[in-house]
Amino acid sequence: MNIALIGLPGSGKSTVGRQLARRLQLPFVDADQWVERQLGCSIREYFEREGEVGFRDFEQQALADIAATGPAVIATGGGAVLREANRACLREHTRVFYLFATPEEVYRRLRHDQVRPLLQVADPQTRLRELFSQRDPLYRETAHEVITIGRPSTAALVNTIAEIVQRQGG
Ligand SMILES: Nc1ncnc2c1ncn2[C@@H]1O[C@H](COP(=O)(O)OP(=O)(O)O)[C@@H](O)[C@H]1O
Ligand SMILES: O=C(O)C1=C[C@@H](OP(=O)(O)O)[C@@H](O)[C@H](O)C1
Ligand SMILES: [Mg+2]
Repeated sequence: MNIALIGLPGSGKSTVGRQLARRLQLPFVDADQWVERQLGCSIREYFEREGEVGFRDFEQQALADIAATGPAVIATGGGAVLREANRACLREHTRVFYLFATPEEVYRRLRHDQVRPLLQVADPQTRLRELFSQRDPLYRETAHEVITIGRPSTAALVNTIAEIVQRQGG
């Protein structure tokens, strides 16, 4: 079974995904790393040179390719739900977990971030609030399960998700 994690930047998709894969003894695939291998440079550099639309095309192809090669635990990029094609692909080919975090929670983690192109602005907290308003409905529409992160450790989140997967026969 493919398992995909979706949610805001900083919600822990990459961190929780890696440990969840270990726990479930599945390969771990980070869609952003997959895209960076295709691009031959960092996502931030690519955004600066070519803009967001080009990145989204690579991301869409990557998600289709990754979903077709599972089973795996897949950490998506925070904007993966923006395209209808990606939402359909994720829902059809993966069990989707939304790591629900508020913009305030992720801002605490990402306030010094220099990697994520969308957060390299004067006021990243406002940017995160905007991303949340636009995307929370899309995350909910795409998810099979919503996991409210609150303050639990990565290990506690891994336990919660692994129990749901195992209960559902994964
Ligand atoms: N459960 C957690 N508790 C505390 N910090 C976390 C947790 N999960 C992730 N982090 C931290 O938050 C930051 C963003 O995590 P990351 O996994 O890169 O998020 P995403 O892939 O969703 O953007 C990292 O510095 C990571 O160490
Ligand atoms: O929110 C977004 O649109 C993006 C989030 C990033 O992934 P994380 O959610 O892992 O930070 C990465 O895909 C890219 O910078 C765009
Ligand atoms: Mg990530």
